[in-house]
Amino acid sequence: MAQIETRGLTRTFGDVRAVDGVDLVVRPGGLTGFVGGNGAGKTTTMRMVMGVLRPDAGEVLWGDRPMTAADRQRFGYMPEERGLYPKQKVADQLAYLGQLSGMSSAAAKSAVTEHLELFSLGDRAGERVEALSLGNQQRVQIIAALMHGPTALILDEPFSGLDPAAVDAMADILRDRAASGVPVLFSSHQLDLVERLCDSLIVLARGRVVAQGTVETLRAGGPTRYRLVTEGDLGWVRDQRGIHVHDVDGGRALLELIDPGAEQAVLRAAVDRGPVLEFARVVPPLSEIYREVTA
Ligand SMILES: Nc1ncnc2c1ncn2[C@@H]1O[C@H](COP(=O)(O)OP(=O)(O)OP(=O)(O)O)[C@@H](O)[C@H]1O
Repeated sequence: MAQIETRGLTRTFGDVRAVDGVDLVVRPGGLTGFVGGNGAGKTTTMRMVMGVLRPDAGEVLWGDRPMTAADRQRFGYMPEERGLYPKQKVADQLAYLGQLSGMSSAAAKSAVTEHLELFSLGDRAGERVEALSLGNQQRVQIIAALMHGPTALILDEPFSGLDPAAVDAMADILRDRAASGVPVLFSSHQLDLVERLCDSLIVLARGRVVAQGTVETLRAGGPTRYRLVTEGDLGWVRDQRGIHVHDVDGGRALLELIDPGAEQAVLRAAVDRGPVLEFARVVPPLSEIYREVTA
């Protein structure tokens, strides 16, 4: 399966440069999270990838060539504006959408049955969309993006409005699709979820990519911290070289490394003074890395 790539993607609305020279890569075989504050340009970028919106400059590639309408027709897209017909029955609507994506009537019907079961909506097939809760309408929307066996998935906030069980079920399905070699890009404001699910991450701020890579790579660029817990008071760590003391409270301290290796000297000094109860590397949460790169 190919990768999705954008080069110099740019789009302006009036005075607002919504997307400003975005270069990104969504690799097959993994989940890529797309994060950024309100108005950062995520939806506009996804719309340009899907060809719904024309870029002012830049290009979108599928593998090593420009992406075509035929490529996009085989993608699964969940737009920000959820476009279901409220009065139509769930299964009828999905079957119709499946046919719009190129499936035969019979294939669409059987995919609808299979996916409604997968999303625990098997008993709602004959109901009108408007009779479903918002979370269940969201599941129907997701099924519409997944049911035709897409070659790539572009999902705008697929997890919003889902309860924790539905989030887990949805995450399993997306991981499954990614593992089969499909590139998956999804936007989300739920950083804890992105941290838990994603292989890679693209962070957008004011229309620009401010960080991109695996969660581990982004973390490696962040501060290196250690937690030290001792029986005795840790007031003395403030005098140690090569570290910055973030926080110290009695026998507990959070230290940030300035000079590589300085933590070993701190540990030795601590052992010399009495029992060390804990000495551990502290990995900063994604939310902190996010705050740093978007500041
Ligand atoms: N059709 C449009 N007309 C005018 N301005 C637009 C249009 N679409 C987007 N914008 C502007 O472009 C900028 C980026 O918006 P976009 O919806 O892409 O951000 P986003 O990252 O998806 O935000 P959110 O997380 O709030 O959904 C915003 O300033 C927005 O107001």
